[in-house]
Amino acid sequence: MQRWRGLENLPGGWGRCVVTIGVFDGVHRGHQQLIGRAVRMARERGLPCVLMTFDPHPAEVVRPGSHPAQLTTLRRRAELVEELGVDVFCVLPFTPELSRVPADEFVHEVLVDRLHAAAVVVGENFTFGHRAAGDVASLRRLGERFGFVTEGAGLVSDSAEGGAITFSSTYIRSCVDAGDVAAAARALGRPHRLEGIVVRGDGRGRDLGFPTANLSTPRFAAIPADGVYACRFIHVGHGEPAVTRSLPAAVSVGTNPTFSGRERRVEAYVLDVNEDFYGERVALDFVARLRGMERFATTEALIDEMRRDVERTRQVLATGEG
Ligand SMILES: Cc1cc2nc3c(=O)[nH]c(=O)nc-3n(C[C@H](O)[C@H](O)[C@H](O)COP(=O)(O)O)c2cc1C
Ligand SMILES: Nc1ncnc2c1ncn2[C@@H]1O[C@H](COP(=O)(O)OP(=O)(O)O)[C@@H](O)[C@H]1O
Repeated sequence: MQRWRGLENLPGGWGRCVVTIGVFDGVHRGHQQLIGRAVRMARERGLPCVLMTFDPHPAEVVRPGSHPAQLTTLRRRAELVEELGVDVFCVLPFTPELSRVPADEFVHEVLVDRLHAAAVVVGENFTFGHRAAGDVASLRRLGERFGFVTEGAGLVSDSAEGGAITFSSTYIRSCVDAGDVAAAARALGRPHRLEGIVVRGDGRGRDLGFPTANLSTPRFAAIPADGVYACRFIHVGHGEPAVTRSLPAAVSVGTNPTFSGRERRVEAYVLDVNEDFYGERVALDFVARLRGMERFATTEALIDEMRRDVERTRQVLATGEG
C-alpha cells in the first residue's frame, strides 16, 4: 500500500482509480463493508483503490476544541485499511482553507483533476465541502457531468441486535466512554485498541507485587471509563524479524483512589512476565470489563482484589476471543 500526504506528489502517469472518502475513525464493521465495496469495484475495473482521509479530524478545524475522542491513530487506520486491500492511503491535511472549499470545487479539483476518479464510494449519509453542502445526490450529479460513477453504500446495522444498532464511530466512542468494551468490540469487529508509550509511575506497583506498565496515550485517544479490564498487551520486539507478542494483562484505568491519586492513569499488569517495558511503544486490546475503580481501606484489601482481577483476566482471556 502506498501512503500519500496531500496530493502534490502523485506518481507520474497516474491513471484512473476508485476512491472512497471519509474519516474512517475505528475502521468499524460499517467502514469495513464500505471499503470492501470500493476495493471490489477497483478490482473489477483493474484500477487502484484510493482511500482518502483527513488529518486532523475535520470537527476540530470547523469547531476548534471539539475534537472527538479518537478510536484509531492515523497509523493504525492505515494498518487496518491495508488489510482490507486498499492500494493507496491518502491523507489530506484538513485546514481552514480546505473546510471552505465548496463541494463542487472539491469534486472538480480533488476527485477529477487530481485523482482521476472513475468511481467514488461513500456512505449514504456522507457530506462534504463548505458547510457540508455536498451529499451523495450532489456527488452523483457532478459524477454524471465529470464522468465518474457514484455509489452511496447503505449503513450497516448489527443483525445480532435485530438491526437496532447502526455502526458508527459516535456509537463506539459512547461504548468506550461508558466502559462497555464488549459492545465496542462487537461494532469494531475486534477489541478497541489503545496505544501508548510506557512511562514511569509512582514506583509503587512492584512493592504491591503487581508492577504495572503505565501508558502515556495520544492526546485525543478514546480511553475506556475508569475501572479494571481484561486486556491483551501487544508488544513488538526489537529483533529481526520483529516478533509481536500478545500477552494477557489486568489493566487499571483511573486515579488510584486508594492512594488518593489525582492523575488519571492507564496501567497494565502483564501476567507471568518480569520485563522492563520503560520507553516501549505498546498497545492494549480491551476485551472485557471486570469491575469499577474502588477506593480500598487498606493496601492489603487492594492486593486481594488485584489477585482476583488477575484470575478473572486469565479466565476471560482463556474462554473469550482473546
Ligand atoms: C488489576 C489492577 C486493579 C487495580 N484496581 C485498583 C482499585 O480498585 N483502586 C485503586 O486505587 N487502585 C487500583 N489499581 C492501581 C494501583 O493502585 C496501582 O497499580 C498502584 O498504585 C501502582 O501504581 P504505580 O504503577 O504508579 O506505581 C489497580 C491496578 C491493577 C493492575
Ligand atoms: N509483569 C509486568 N507487568 C508490567 N510491568 C512490568 C512487569 N514486570 C516488570 N515490569 C516493569 O516494571 C515497571 C513497573 O513497575 P512499578 O513498580 O509499577 O513502577 P512504575 O510506577 O514506574 O510503573 C513497568 O514499567 C515495567 O517496565
